[in-house]
Amino acid sequence: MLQPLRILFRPKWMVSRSSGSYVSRMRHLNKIKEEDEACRAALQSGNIFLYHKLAPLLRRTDSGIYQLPALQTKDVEEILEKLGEDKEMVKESILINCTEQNEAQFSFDVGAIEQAAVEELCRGTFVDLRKAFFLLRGSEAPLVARGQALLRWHQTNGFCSSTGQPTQRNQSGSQRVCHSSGITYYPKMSPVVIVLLSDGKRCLLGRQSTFPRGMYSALAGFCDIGETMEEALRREIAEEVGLEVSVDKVELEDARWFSLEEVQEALTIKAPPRNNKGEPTVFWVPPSYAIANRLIQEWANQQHLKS
Ligand SMILES: NC(=O)C1=CN([C@@H]2O[C@H](COP(=O)(O)OP(=O)(O)OC[C@H]3O[C@@H](n4cnc5c(N)ncnc54)[C@H](O)[C@@H]3O)[C@@H](O)[C@H]2O)C=CC1
Ligand SMILES: [Mg+2]
Repeated sequence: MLQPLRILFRPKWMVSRSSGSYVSRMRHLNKIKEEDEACRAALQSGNIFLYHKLAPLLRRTDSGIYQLPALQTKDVEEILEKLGEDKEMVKESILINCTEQNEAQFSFDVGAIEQAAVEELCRGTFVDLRKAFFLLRGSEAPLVARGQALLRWHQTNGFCSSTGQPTQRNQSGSQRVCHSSGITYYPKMSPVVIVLLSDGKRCLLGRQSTFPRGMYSALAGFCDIGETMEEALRREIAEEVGLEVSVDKVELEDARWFSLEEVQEALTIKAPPRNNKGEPTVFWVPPSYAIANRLIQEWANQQHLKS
C-alpha cells in the first residue's frame, strides 16, 4: 500500500502571544492594498525591487554574496530621469508585501528601458528568476517570486476578457477593473499538490519530458475547480502512476522507485556532471529551493531514523 509521505503545510493553529505585531502588520498591508491614497504614501517610504522583462535585479557584494537591492522611490525616480524617462512611471510599482517594520515592498519592471544602462546605474545585474533562486538567501526567494508573479499577471491582464476593453489597476495592483463591464479581476493562483510516495523502503520519483536530462522529482499536479487538496492528490497519483504503477507518458516520461542510497547520492549533487552535449549524465533531483527537494530530504532523514 503506497502512502504519501505526508501532506505538507497543514497548519497547526495556535494563538501566539507575539501575534500582536503580526496582526498590525497584516492590517497595515491590507490598508495599503485596498486604499489608493495610503498606498501612494507607502510607496514614498517603501522599498522597490527592480525587474527587467521579469528578470529581478541582483547585486553582488564584495564578499561574493548576491542580494536583492531594495531601492527607495527617490532612487528609482533619479534613475528614470537620468535615462530620459518620466519619473512618474515609478507609480506603476506593484505592492508585494511589507517588512516586519511595516515598510511596504514593491516590484517595478523597467523592461521598456535599456537593460545595461539600468544595470550600470544600479550596480547590479538582471538575472533569470530560476537562476536567482540559486544565488539568493532563502528568505529573499519567495519575495522575488511573488514580485515577478504579480508583474507578469499585470502584463498579461491589460484587457477585459468579456468586453475586450482595457482594464485599470488600483494603486497597489491587487486588482484590475473593466469599467465598461464592471468586472473586477484579481491575480490568478493555480493551486498545486505535490507528494512523495514511499513503499517503506524506496521512494517514487517521476520525470517529465521537459525536465533536464537525469532529473527526477516528486509527483505534482494542478488542482481542478472544486477539488480538495486531498482529492487532487488522489487523482494525480491515479492519473500519473496508476494502481500498478503504469506510467502516463503524456504527463510523465518515466517514474521509478529509488533506494535510500540512490537518493542520498542525488541529494549531494549540486551541479550534475554533463556529457559533451551539455546533458547531465547521472540521476539528480531538483535543487534545494524546490519543495520536491525538501520532501526527498525529509524522506531520507526519516529512513535514517528508522534504521
Ligand atoms: N517545486 C517543486 O519541487 C516542483 C514543482 N512542480 C510544479 O508543480 C506544477 C504542477 O506540476 P505538473 O506535473 O506540471 O502538473 P499536472 O500533473 O497537473 O500536469 C500539467 C498539465 O496540467 C495542465 N495545466 C497547466 N497549467 C495549469 C493550471 N494553471 N491549472 C490547471 N491545469 C493546468 C496542462 O494541461 C498541463 O499539461 C508545475 O508548475 C511544476 O513546475 C512540479 C514538481 C516539483
Ligand atoms: Mg504532474
